[in-house]
Amino acid sequence: MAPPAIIAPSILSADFAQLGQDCARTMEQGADWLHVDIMDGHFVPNITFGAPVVAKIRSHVDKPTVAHGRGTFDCHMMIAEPKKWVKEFKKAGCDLYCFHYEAAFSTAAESPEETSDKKTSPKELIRYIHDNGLLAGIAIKPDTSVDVLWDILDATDPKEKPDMVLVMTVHPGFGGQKFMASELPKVQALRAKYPELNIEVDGGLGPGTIDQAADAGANVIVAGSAVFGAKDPSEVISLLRKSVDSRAGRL
Ligand SMILES: O=C(CO)[C@@H](O)[C@H](O)COP(=O)(O)O
Ligand SMILES: [Fe+2]
Repeated sequence: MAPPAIIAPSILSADFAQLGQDCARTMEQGADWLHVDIMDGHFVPNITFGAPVVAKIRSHVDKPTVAHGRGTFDCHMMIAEPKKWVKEFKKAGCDLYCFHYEAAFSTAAESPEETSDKKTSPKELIRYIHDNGLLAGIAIKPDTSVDVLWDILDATDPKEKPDMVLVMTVHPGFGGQKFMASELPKVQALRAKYPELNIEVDGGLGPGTIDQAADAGANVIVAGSAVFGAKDPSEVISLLRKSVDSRAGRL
């Protein structure tokens, strides 16, 4: 059976002038995780915020007591040099560090102050994230084939295996975009091969699109504008959860 639904509102749609309060409120409204979009203006054409802001909002939301538990900070790293920022985000209170496959062959430098001629690789990066006490996620953009993931998911060393795969259902960079159903065959292929894997979908998810994503086998649901823009966010969170859990035979 697929793992249970995890609803992760994207705080990109929160009010940045009162981020702490908005994050605490969305947790009270029934969210499981917080999806924290980090954009650097290089990997994507937009900039959000960095580790100091994550550290501030962490103080408004209880740390999870178990891996993947309530309050997990799911940091979606839309950045060009993911290895450089692992330690900073761990210190800030990130729990799950989800980097993009497309950025995973960048520098092996381990801090923003360091430079290195060496390159890293997705498996090395996953090992490094685990060694730093974080869960590791790997994300793919719409233009990236799901086939790049098989070798990584079949890693023989558990330290090199990701804890979650994120299939983007919009081109990363902005909230409020139209859901791309064309990405769902990737989710189907992943679910068919890995019944227990946490498969996250991100972009354009809401009451009108959740059933398609749930049918395909996604269980970690990111929703920004659909939750933060709703009259009744609790109702939307519970609708998203029911759609996933009923398809997985949990209801
Ligand atoms: O990573 C991203 C965008 O790049 C997302 O997390 C969006 O922020 C989701 O927003 P909605 O499409 O749900 O409004
Ligand atoms: Fe995201």
